[in-house]
Order: sequence, then structure tokens, then C-alpha cells
Amino acid sequence: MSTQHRLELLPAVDVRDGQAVRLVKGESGTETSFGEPLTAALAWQQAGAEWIHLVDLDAAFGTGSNRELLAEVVGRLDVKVELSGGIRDDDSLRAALATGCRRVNLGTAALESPEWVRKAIAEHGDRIAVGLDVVGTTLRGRGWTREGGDLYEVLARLDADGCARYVVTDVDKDGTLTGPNLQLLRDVCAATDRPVVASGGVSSLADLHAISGLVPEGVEGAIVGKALYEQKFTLEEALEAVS
Ligand SMILES: O=C(O)c1ccccc1N[C@@H]1O[C@H](COP(=O)(O)O)[C@@H](O)[C@H]1O
Repeated sequence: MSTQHRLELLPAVDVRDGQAVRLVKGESGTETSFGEPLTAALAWQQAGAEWIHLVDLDAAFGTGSNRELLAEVVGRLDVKVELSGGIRDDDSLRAALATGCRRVNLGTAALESPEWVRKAIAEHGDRIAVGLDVVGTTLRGRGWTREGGDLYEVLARLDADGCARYVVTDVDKDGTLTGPNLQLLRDVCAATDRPVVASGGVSSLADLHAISGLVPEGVEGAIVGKALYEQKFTLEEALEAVS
């Protein structure tokens, strides 16, 4: 059970081929471009963001890397950064943590390399989060293209390994502006005592109110992407709505 009372908001900056983009359901080829990642991240910082959720989509899809660009973005920001995409081995983890980001989010590695993730959690504590990207209750890895096991079995294993928090994405909601999967968030919170960051589907301030209602159950934060880029509301309004 959480003792925190205000939902944290994490504006998303997803980077593909050097550009800030939004995808629909994480499908490659559905990109809408929103310009320079640094410009987007600085705009969210200027608007009051405490966190930026920064994703290297090329690394997640295995189509390349934006490592230097993302390191530059983290270095130019004064706010906390959750960095993800393609962090799957010692080299990529070392490089990600060396950017100065507050924490990294591991996806595929948590499905395919449990021993390595256990070691990473033991060494880096709460600088490691795990992204649980799900369709129904089946996890997805490798750019959300490959099935990776049962959500609750993997969650139990990660809990036992000491994972500090989870970023839970309903893949079918992501980038659709159709509202978050509140039941999924409730179910995950009921299955773990670790904080949960909600991701996927936020479309309105009412959605943020609804996610805020789950803070007592263990939801700590919410990632907001397309709704901000398509100006469904401003970040200032969102921060006010969850205050
Ligand atoms: O955020 C997306 O839209 C996304 C789409 C497709 C794949 C991954 C995506 N984002 C995040 O990438 C990491 C997982 O990367 P990896 O599996 O560790 O290489 C995770 O945070 C996803 O939510």
C-alpha cells in the first residue's frame, strides 16, 4: 500500500531516427513526428515536469540506436529522467546509468535474461525499474513484437528479486487516446507491494483523475504521451489536476 498521495506525471519523449515521435499501440510505422527530442523535453521541463520518460525506440525495436542523442538530452535536463529502450546487457546498462538518469526501465531483458536482471537489481537498487508491457496478461518484448510470458509469473519472480517498481503498459491502449486500463493497474497493484507507474491510453484530465484514484492502491505515477503532444490538455493543467 502506498503512502504517497499525489500522482507523479512523466511526460514521454520517445525517439526514433533522432526525432520525438508517438506510435499507435507501439507499432513500427505508425510514427507521428513531433520534432527535436531536446526541444520537447525542455518544453515539458519548462512546463513544470518533475520527470521525463525518455525512450530509445530504435534500440527497443533493434533498428538502431539514439544513445548519444539521449545522453545529450539527459545531460541538458535538470529534472529526473526514466530512460528506456534497448537496455539489455552490461554495456547498454552502464551507458544508460552514466547519462545521469535517475532510473532505467528494463523490458526485454526482464523476460529473456532473468539472471542478468537479478544482478542489475542487486547492484543498482531503485535505479532499476522493469517495464511490464502487456497484451491481456501476456508480456511483450523486443519492440512489443514477441511474447514473453505471463504477467503475474514474471511479476512474482521480479518481486522476489527485489525489483523496486514497475512501469505497466497496456500495449493495446498505448497511443490510442482511449483511456487507461484501470482494471489492469488495480490487478497489478493487488499482486505486488511495489509502486506502479501507469502507461498507455491517457486522453484527458478525467483519465488522470481516475489514475490518481489508484494512488492508495499503489499507483505512483502516470506516463503521458500523445495527449500532451496533441494538446488534449497542457502539462500545467495536468499537474494542477493531480495536485
Ligand atoms: O514506448 C513505446 O511506444 C514502445 C513501443 C515499442 C517498444 C517499446 C516501447 N517503449 C518502451 O521501451 C522499453 C523496452 O525496451 P527493451 O525491451 O528493454 O529494449 C520499455 O520501457 C517500453 O515501455
